[in-house]
Amino acid sequence: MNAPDGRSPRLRLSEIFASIQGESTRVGLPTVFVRLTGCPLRCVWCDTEYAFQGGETRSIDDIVNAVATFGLRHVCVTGGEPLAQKDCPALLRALCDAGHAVSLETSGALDIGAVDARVSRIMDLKAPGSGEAARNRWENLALLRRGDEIKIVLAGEDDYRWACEQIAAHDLAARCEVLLSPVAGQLDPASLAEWIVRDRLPVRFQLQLHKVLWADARGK
Ligand SMILES: C[S@@+](CC[C@H](N)C(=O)[O-])C[C@H]1O[C@@H](n2cnc3c(N)ncnc32)[C@H](O)[C@@H]1O
Ligand SMILES: Nc1nc2[nH]cc(C(=O)O)c2c(=O)[nH]1
Ligand code: SF4
Ligand SMILES: [Mg+2]
Repeated sequence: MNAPDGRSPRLRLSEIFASIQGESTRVGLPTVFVRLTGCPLRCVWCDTEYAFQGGETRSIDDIVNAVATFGLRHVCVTGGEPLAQKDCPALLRALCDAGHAVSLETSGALDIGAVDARVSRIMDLKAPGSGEAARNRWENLALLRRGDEIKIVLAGEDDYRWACEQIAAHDLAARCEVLLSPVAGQLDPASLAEWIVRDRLPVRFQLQLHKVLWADARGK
């Protein structure tokens, strides 16, 4: 497959593996993960720093063929920050064309507008405790559709209060599903669950299921 300028699109790939989807409303579904290399953000609690560099350069056809060998319908493109690579939208389109149900994990710092409408965009809003809240691209909110999801990962009670403010100020729950997740090992999940019920917050509580199953193992 060639880009309009005749270039063969290539991406820097960190890893491809099959696992159980541990995040988003697709949690529990057997899924192929395509993890792209590189990220312009540095969330202080990032659990995937190994994907900031390294990996190998692969064509879109190579990646689609590698995904096909797993024989699974669901594919999740993540990173690193996948949208930091200019050929990511072409990869997402190719995976949809190959018949996959595709989701994208993205930081919310980059424009989500070029992503194929068949893709479910799981978009973080970075809370202050991440150290990267200034990077939130608020214009993205207007682009969200019903099948997309907003995720806010919380390091503590201050982040929870910030999330409540954003949900109210931007009417987030009316736009799409909103997921609140604790930073693993940092915010007690039971506390977050209690706050959500106490405040009747119109969100979905989420824990990273893969960490319950496999702790911090790589490629899981
Ligand atoms: C590793 S990121 C890759 C995609 C993209 N860069 C982003 O931040 O959404 C995938 C998801 O893992 C979440 N995440 C990373 N480290 C985490 C941690 N320590 N605890 C909970 N969630 C975490 C991120 O907030 C994001 O929703
Ligand atoms: N099992 C599993 N599910 C995931 N969902 C999103 C992930 C990510 O790193 O973006 C992830 C991951 O790394 N592993
Ligand atoms: S944007 Fe995503 S990959 Fe980048 S540092 Fe933050 S959590 Fe990690
Ligand atoms: Mg992960």
